[in-house]
Amino acid sequence: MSTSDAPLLATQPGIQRLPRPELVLFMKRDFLDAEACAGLIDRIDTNRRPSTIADDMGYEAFRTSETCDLDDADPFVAAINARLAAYAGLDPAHGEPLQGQRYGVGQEFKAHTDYFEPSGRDFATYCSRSGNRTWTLMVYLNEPGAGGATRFTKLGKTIQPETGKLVAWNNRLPDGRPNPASIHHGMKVRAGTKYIITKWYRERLWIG
Ligand SMILES: O=C(O)CCC(=O)C(=O)O
Ligand SMILES: [Fe+2]
Repeated sequence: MSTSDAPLLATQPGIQRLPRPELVLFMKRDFLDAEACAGLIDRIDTNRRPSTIADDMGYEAFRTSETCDLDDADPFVAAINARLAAYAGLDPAHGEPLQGQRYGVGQEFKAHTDYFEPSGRDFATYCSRSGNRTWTLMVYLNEPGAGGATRFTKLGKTIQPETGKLVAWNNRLPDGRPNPASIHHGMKVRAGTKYIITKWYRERLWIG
């Protein structure tokens, strides 16, 4: 199996592909049911801490949400991880730990790419063992009162949070280089709270 492909996504019933040649991106409504979303929200609320970002983006307001690693020793979390990998046809052994994010009013994650810049100063630190990020699988766990959409700024495409909706995209070009068209912005929450989970896959086995 090619480690950079997610060969099953295009075959899943009801999945939608963004009709754009620049980026391979799929969306699936109701990927997780309300009960699974609520269970994840509980765990995020229990374990959250202020987010950090890998590359130094130069200012603190870049990612103002709160993060938590969701522990795969928790059978509930392990089952979500297994579902994500099986649905996409990705090797679960290439996955980073599942992450949860919580954004309160005014919080956001400014425009960024999920891959690490090969020219960035942190590239060796974050990519020497497991390689760069390949696919991102993200699920909205709720609907904030206002704001909190995900905007692919180069494509001019905005995706609205909907409880249980999966968004999955390939951060790489067909030749394996990073795809700059994958840049996206987790926009400011204007009312309520936004919860998501994010699963990133690597080129090689995840060994931390
Ligand atoms: O919150 C969002 O809509 C985007 C989150 C994101 O880009 C990430 O966690 O890498
Ligand atoms: Fe991202």
